[in-house]
Amino acid sequence: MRHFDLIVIGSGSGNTIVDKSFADWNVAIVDRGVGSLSKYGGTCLNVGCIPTKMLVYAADVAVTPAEAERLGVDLALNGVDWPAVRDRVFGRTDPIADGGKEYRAHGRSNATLYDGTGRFTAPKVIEVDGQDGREEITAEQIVVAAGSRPTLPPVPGLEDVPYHTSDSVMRIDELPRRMVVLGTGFVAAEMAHVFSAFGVEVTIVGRSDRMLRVEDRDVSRRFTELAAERWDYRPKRTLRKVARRNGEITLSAEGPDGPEEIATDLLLVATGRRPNSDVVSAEAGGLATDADGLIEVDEYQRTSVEGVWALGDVSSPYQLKHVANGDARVVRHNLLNPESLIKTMGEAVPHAVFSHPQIASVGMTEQRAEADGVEYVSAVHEYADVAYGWAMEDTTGFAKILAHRQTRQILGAHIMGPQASNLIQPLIQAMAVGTDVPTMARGQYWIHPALAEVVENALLKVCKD
Ligand SMILES: Cc1cc2nc3c(=O)[nH]c(=O)nc-3n(C[C@H](O)[C@H](O)[C@H](O)COP(=O)(O)OP(=O)(O)OC[C@H]3O[C@@H](n4cnc5c(N)ncnc54)[C@H](O)[C@@H]3O)c2cc1C
Ligand SMILES: NC(=O)c1ccc[n+]([C@@H]2O[C@H](COP(=O)([O-])OP(=O)(O)OC[C@H]3O[C@@H](n4cnc5c(N)ncnc54)[C@H](O)[C@@H]3O)[C@@H](O)[C@H]2O)c1
Repeated sequence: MRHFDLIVIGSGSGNTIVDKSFADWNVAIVDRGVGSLSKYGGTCLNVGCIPTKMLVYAADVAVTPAEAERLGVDLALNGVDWPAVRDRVFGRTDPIADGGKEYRAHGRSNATLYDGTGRFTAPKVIEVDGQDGREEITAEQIVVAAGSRPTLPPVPGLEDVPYHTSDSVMRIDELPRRMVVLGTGFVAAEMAHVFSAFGVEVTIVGRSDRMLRVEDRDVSRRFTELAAERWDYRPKRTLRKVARRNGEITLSAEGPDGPEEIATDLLLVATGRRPNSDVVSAEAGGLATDADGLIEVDEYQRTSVEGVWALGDVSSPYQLKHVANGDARVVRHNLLNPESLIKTMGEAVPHAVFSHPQIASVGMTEQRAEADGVEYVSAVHEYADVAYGWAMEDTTGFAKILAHRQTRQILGAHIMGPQASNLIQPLIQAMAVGTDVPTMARGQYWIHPALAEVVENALLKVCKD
């Protein structure tokens, strides 16, 4: 049995750990790849953040002509060359994935690459099932960075139709005429924007009464209203059956008005992701997992087995790349500095949904503050009420800020509208370093008439409340 100083399972954020600092370590990286082409480098690069955002940017451009009319500018969308759009994206990411794999396999990396699936057979023993057969390996230190995968709802017939998930939909050969998106979360909101902007008729089938339920309720409500204007949005549906008939996919659902059938050309299942703790047989490795299948870790990213660490989607409830990268920085430091361990960063974990409009959020939602009995004040300022919002003729965007009633520390911020993912960053910083609302609002100049004035004005309202 080959013995290593360090084994890393997973080439997403796990891959970033092994750099020159480990030059005198004997390292193994085990990875089975992601997506329909089993690419190296993990979800974000191949089937997640990067390809989706490259498509979203093209989609934002494609909807510009329709939105320019309100500015008195006459533009026309003459068409979308899907193969060109798709190939721009993967022409950028595939070489990075392939180059990363080549470097680990044959380059001057100090690591041995195992191309296959790794599973614990006992604590700190891993069996790799690869193209060259099976091999057991062990190590002093093991990092489980195995990520997550799309889940499928238990709907009769689903396995028998050619459905897509985010793992496959971005590489389709041609755009369908119609698409059903099952689910109303992050993937649904982003993909519905992308494909409808490119001319696909999008129907969204959701089981709850609103889209993006995890967001602050004002954001979720307004986004849902806009979704209903733009897409065939069908909330409160229970999916009973899926079948393939005459070259179409038919969904049988139960809704507020009774049973209905929805025919489509492409079905995108976007109903969440589950951690790959089962794929690595975490239990056989003695690793404690929670009810959602997340590998349990402490604030130093240590699992229940000494010398085994976990990071990213396999152990984090956030399922976000900046969180996986943050965890990886902690694990990397702690492997190299066992005498001075550092902790994972705390509470203010932000996210953005790159739909149309964009959404960005950090900290507490209003419904969470109420449920927790927190004494808070909140204020909303509309894009339409700042000068740059007039310039854009924006009528739907807003910034909402929650602060503690006594201390005026920021508890949460929620922005919906153009550039939301950038506008929120100073609020994330304020929360991280503890700047209170009056200091943030009046302790600096705000560039006039930038869009950031929407944040300034929301802060000023919180000061007055
Ligand atoms: C469509 C989509 C869009 C997203 N957009 C964003 C975004 O805009 N911003 C954001 O912050 N996050 C986004 N995310 C989430 C983000 O991609 C993930 O949180 C992040 O990539 C997780 O990184 P990771 O290192 O934990 O896992 P991964 O990157 O998934 O890496 C895990 C690796 O381990 C491998 N593996 C798993 N099990 C085994 C095994 N047993 N043996 C060997 N190898 C194994 C996998 O094949 C994979 O290569 C998006 C996700 C999706 C699906
Ligand atoms: N911009 C980003 O940061 C970004 C973008 C995409 C994905 N992601 C990450 O990937 C994760 C997965 O995204 P997602 O949209 O698949 O999950 P999600 O958790 O955001 O949404 C899942 C949706 O599926 C629905 N659902 C779940 N089970 C169902 C069932 N049995 N029948 C019908 N509907 C069901 C839920 O009600 C919800 O609407 C996200 O949680 C997020 O962390 C992040």
